[in-house]
Amino acid sequence: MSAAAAARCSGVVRIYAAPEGDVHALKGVDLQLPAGSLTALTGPSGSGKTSLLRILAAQDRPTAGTAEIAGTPLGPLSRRGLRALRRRSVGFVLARPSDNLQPQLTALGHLRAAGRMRGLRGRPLTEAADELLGLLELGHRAEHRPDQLSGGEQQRLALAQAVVGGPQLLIADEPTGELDEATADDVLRAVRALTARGTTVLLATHDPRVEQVADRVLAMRSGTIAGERVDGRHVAVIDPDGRVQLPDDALARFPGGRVLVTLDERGVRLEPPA
Ligand SMILES: Nc1ncnc2c1ncn2[C@@H]1O[C@H](COP(=O)(O)OP(=O)(O)OP(=O)(O)O)[C@@H](O)[C@H]1O
Repeated sequence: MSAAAAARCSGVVRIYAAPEGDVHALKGVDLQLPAGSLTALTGPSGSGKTSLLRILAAQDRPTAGTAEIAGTPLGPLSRRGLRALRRRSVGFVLARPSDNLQPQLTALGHLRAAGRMRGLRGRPLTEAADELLGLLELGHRAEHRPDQLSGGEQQRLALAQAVVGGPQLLIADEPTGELDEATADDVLRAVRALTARGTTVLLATHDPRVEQVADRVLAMRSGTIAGERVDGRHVAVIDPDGRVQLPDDALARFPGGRVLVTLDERGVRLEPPA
């Protein structure tokens, strides 16, 4: 793994066995997450976002291909090894704030429990919890329980809990999906505060606000990364077999499923055949 990548995968395939037959959820995904970056994963329902997040969060292993987190390949790990890697190196946040938190614990209690689970004790634990409460603008809420916090505060607490005590990789599935606009902005500011201190973040999202603040937006379609938005421009991905997935509006120009390909000195032109 390159020193700058917090996680990466190569040729990742995930096939689920289902009663109606195998489901090919991921069909060869290559991805690197540079340290301290914010990557947004978009795509229609069923395109494979959650399947990919689960692998990069060490919750699942690829059927084929390789995935590494913090330099550790997932393939050879036992269930126990996977759990230890997850605990040490990955924080995970779900869409619904209440799914991330425990009703009986205060904000500080959440951070102390999560930090202890990752081996922190005493003063380092107190300092880590205080630092995150301050960074995510929750200092005044330290003694509040989830039912005394707004949805945005709960989700910011979930982010703090996910990274306290070590994880440098934060994976979140639709973290703003249940929030209103203003609150979602607060949560995105918190995500940015974490990347600024070195946390690497991968978010699955349908939220255009997330796409605007992300360093990179990857579009999934049918189990592959079909495209990437760079500086507001759509960059299609060529897979190892030379296949390119066109964006939907480009695809609509070829209703017959055939395309005339012309190469010239300026590049490659695609036109409907006459
Ligand atoms: N445990 C499973 N068993 C069988 N099929 C599964 C399983 N998990 C996911 N799938 C199937 O794999 C495909 C990809 O699912 P996945 O949840 O990764 O997509 P997604 O892009 O996250 O969708 P959504 O936006 O709806 O969450 C879908 O066809 C889904 O039905």
